[in-house]
Amino acid sequence: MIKIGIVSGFLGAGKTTFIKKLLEEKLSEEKVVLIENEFGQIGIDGTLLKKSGIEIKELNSGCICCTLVGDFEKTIQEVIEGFDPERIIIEPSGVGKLSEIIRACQAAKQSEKLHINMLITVVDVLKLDNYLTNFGEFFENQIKYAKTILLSRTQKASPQKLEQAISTLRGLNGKANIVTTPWEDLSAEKMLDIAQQDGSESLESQLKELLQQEIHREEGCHCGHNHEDGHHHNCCAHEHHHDADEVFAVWGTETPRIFSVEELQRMLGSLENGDTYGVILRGKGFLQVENGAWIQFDYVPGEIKIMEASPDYTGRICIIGSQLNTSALEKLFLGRN
Ligand SMILES: Nc1nc2c(ncn2[C@@H]2O[C@H](COP(=O)(O)OP(=O)(O)OP(=O)(O)O)[C@@H](O)[C@H]2O)c(=O)[nH]1
Repeated sequence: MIKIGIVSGFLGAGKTTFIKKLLEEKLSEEKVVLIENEFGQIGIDGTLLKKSGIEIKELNSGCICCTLVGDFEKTIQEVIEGFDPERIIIEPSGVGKLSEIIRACQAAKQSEKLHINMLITVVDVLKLDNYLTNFGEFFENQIKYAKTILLSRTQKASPQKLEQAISTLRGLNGKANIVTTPWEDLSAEKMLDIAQQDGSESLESQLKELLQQEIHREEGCHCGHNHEDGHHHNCCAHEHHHDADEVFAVWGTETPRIFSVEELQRMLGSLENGDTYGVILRGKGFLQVENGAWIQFDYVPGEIKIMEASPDYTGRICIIGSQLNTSALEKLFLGRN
């Protein structure tokens, strides 16, 4: 059996950071393949994780739970046939629905060789309420289907905020382990111990348990179908619900432009201005700065990180949000109208 670990979580929650920790501290001894799915067309996370030396399959420019579902199933099959790994780790895009990804794993050929032994959702404790209110359709699904909820940014949260978040999460998922300890205090081994489930169950029976029980609790399901065949969501989710690309958009560019770090700070700082740019949820990229140096940047609302990086083939920027004003973004970063 090949172990499957799905690490989901909303945009910028900390999925890549967590996977890096697992790969660096613990999984380097195993034969692991990572399937990376980014909503943006410019893959950034793959570049960050390539340094770990493991096999990475990138699926970009869409979501493996909706637009790229066929590609995803094919990739799983190729990975099984081509690499015969001990473990596959899947990082869905931040706007993927966890239930749909589980379903797609089952739909892959040779799925009888797979068992999902980790269903993790990384939740940014500071943005939980905001994202549930504004993007609940995607985010709730990730929380409900998780077996382990890994809180990020707990260092920055007050005890009250943390307690409030746990009670909100418990309301949505009564069973999952909720990990509240800051990650730097936990070894990857410990985190795996917490997250890994017994592998004796087949994927099919795992799915039955997960999907069947939850299905009719989800509001808005009036399809009247018998869901015992495990094919509930394809009939209902797309009837009443949205695909990610109906709600979220990406603006991305490749650019040789040389930025100054101060200028970039100012540009990223201005992304909070929703009236001008739309609701910006995530920004990332690699850019050349003065003196031949390169930086990598990470933007999540309220947090800008600019770090030194190694030179790349060209500069890349990726911005994800809702109701994006792409011409304003182009003007901001490239000085064009
Ligand atoms: N302070 C703090 N920062 C964190 C934590 N987790 C993640 N970050 C930062 O949040 C930013 C986004 O982290 P990623 O790991 O790239 O998030 P992701 O979930 O992979 O994001 P997407 O690629 O948008 O899906 C990075 O700058 C991280 O350093 C945390 O627990 N504490």
